[in-house]
Amino acid sequence: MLSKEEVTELLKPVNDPFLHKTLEETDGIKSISIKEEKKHVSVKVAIAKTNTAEQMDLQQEIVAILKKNGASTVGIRFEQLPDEIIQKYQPAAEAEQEKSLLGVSKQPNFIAVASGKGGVGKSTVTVNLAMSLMRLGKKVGIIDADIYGFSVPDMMGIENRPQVRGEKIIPVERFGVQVISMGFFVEDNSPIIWRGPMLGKMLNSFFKEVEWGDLDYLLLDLPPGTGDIAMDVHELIPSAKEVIVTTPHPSAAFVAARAGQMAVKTEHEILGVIENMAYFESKKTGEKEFVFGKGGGQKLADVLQTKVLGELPLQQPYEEEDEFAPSVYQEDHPLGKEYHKMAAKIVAKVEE
Ligand SMILES: Nc1ncnc2c1ncn2[C@@H]1O[C@H](COP(=O)(O)OP(=O)(O)OP(=O)(O)O)[C@@H](O)[C@H]1O
Repeated sequence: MLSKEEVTELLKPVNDPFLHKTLEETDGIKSISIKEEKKHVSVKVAIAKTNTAEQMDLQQEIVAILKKNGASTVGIRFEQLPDEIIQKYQPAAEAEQEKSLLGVSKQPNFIAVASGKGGVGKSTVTVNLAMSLMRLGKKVGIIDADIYGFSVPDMMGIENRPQVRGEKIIPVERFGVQVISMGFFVEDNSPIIWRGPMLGKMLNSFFKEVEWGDLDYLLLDLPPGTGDIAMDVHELIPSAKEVIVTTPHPSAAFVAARAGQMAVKTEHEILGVIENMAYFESKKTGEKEFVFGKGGGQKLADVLQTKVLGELPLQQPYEEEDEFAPSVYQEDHPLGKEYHKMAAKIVAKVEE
């Protein structure tokens, strides 16, 4: 059976997931007790941040190490490291994270596209803003993180899958935009039961394991609502800015306001509101019909103290025969032009 000294030796090289220093360096092994007859080891470990997905990973790591070396059962308690230790290592860890988020030194501008509820056109907006930014000469990537339906590949008419080079995944390029989607990695888009920590993990791998190259903009298509993923995004990329999509119906705007308030709470800058399906324009008379109500976008912008970036009418893109992409508006399509204006506003705001 393991002795206390042996347990200490086994745990010393384990890393604090936030400080990227070993438990030996952070003095993170707080206590060890052993019940010989039951082969039970219990340890108390201090880390920089408790109750996180990283803590769960660390827990599994420690349990695995101790069981491999003879423990039958393992009990772990976590506590927070004292402030002075965190402060000693934190700046270096943060710099490291900033640099390594995408494995490149120059960070892109992160733009998260959020909505209060599903079906308002968030993915459509993500795809078309990406296209317009690309047409403005920017290098653009998309992370399709809408785990309730990975729609970006279908919307852009992507049929191939990412290649793997060494340890890295190469995003799929379509119309000059780099795309990565969980949809690439699941069978026929079958539903998956997601737990909060898994979402964060997925995002993390999309940053760390994908070879993005140099990007000017990386757009994230978030799941609708205000859930864990907004917090994960904040945690991973405090500098991310947000675009909120709503339909003009006041109730939709009300729900979207909650998503927006989450952005405010997590200190994400809101670039503006996009009102989608704002109206239907009759081809014959040119008359506008406000099928889904009116004013929701402006109301939402007022609540969030931001601006309406644009209003998009109801209209499907036309289909190109040889390059079918069901949701991509061409540059000369009236909505393509609208997206162009919105993208230009975003660039002006972000790069000012
Ligand atoms: N302006 C528009 N005119 C016509 N159809 C649109 C418009 N915007 C989006 N749609 C259509 O509405 C449907 C929902 O759009 P989309 O998937 O982008 O919404 P979403 O908010 O991302 O939904 P979810 O969160 O469920 O993925 C799609 O079929 C899309 O083609």
